[in-house]
Amino acid sequence: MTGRARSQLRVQMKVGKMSTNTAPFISIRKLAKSFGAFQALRSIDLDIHRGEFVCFLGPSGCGKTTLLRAIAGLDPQDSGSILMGGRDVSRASPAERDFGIVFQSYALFPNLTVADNVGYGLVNRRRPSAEINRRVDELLALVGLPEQSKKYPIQLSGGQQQRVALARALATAPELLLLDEPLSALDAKVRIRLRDEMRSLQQRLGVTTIMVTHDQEEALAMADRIVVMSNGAVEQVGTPEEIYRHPGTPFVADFVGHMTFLDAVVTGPGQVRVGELDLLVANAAPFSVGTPVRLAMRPEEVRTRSITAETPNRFDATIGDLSFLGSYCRAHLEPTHSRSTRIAADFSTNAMRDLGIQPGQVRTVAFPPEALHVFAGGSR
Ligand SMILES: Nc1ncnc2c1ncn2[C@@H]1O[C@H](COP(=O)(O)OP(=O)(O)OP(=O)(O)O)[C@@H](O)[C@H]1O
Repeated sequence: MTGRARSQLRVQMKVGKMSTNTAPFISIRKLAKSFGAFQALRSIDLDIHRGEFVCFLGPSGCGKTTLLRAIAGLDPQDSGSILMGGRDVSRASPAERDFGIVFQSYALFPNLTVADNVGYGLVNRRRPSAEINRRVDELLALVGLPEQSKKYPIQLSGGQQQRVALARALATAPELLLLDEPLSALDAKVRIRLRDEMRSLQQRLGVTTIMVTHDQEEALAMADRIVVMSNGAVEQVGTPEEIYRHPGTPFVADFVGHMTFLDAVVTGPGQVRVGELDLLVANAAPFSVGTPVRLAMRPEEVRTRSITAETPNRFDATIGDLSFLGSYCRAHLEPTHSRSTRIAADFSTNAMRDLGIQPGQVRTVAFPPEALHVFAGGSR
């Protein structure tokens, strides 16, 4: 992630606002799918609420697209059920499900004009031509391409083609919008602009949306809720803030954002030891004394300012190598009492300048107890 993107990310991370009190719009239960002997989806349970923007996030091959395609009916599951608007669509064909879809590759009809591409679904539904023309104009204005209706896809940029694909997917006013990596073929700047536009369009229309992405920054910036997947299973479902600040598993902690992991052992209530370092932790409740655990912390949580004799979890560390990453620098700290331990720490450009941070310096740093995550499974 670039420095700029990272700071924007902090501002843009969405806090989910959808009500979970009402019946879910989509209800998935025990969904499983195999390709031969390979199990691509393992008993997926998931509820999606009306108007939500949900991202399926995970590494390549974890089953995101397979789940999306099962929801669309394009590649049905082997077992399990899907309810959509209270209707069991588990065995319904794609045509019997009400969705629009946008793929990674623009998949526009090359021989049709922009207007004809957008109006395609309405022509299929035999809508009157005056209505189609009106709707196409409306949609092209909505996606910011009011002047492009007579062009052919080849005459458009990648970002414009994806806008047309979005307009086409929305033409029949579907209740569900499915987006399969819609931005990943675009260059970085266009991707960021289009993701903001897509998100605000989705909010204006209120259309329930599921987007597949392997880009955590995209998911954090766009989603009301993120479904983190790994190995055909759901690891965690939560708002971007929950996923980032309270990762439920080491996998999520590692996959979303950057984490340093350290082996530790529980030494008391809210207390762990890493090497010779005793640390207070706010969230070690489930673990009894003597349990080996894995301690995780984000680089931006390492404190270097306003450290006093009362500051908990302070220790001296040598600043190891520094990487310049635009608006911040990532350093590797080696605690004086445990030279073999390396802890990533991020310093803003301001902190670098104000504190005069240089490689080789010994500095007092601190870990806020509430910023330390404790997971089962340390190695000692
Ligand atoms: N038609 C198929 N035949 C055989 N294996 C398949 C088929 N489709 C998907 N798979 C396998 O199922 C697994 C999940 O694939 P899927 O496309 O859902 O992953 P993904 O999370 O969307 O990954 P990516 O981000 O790379 O698209 C992969 O290991 C893939 O090789």
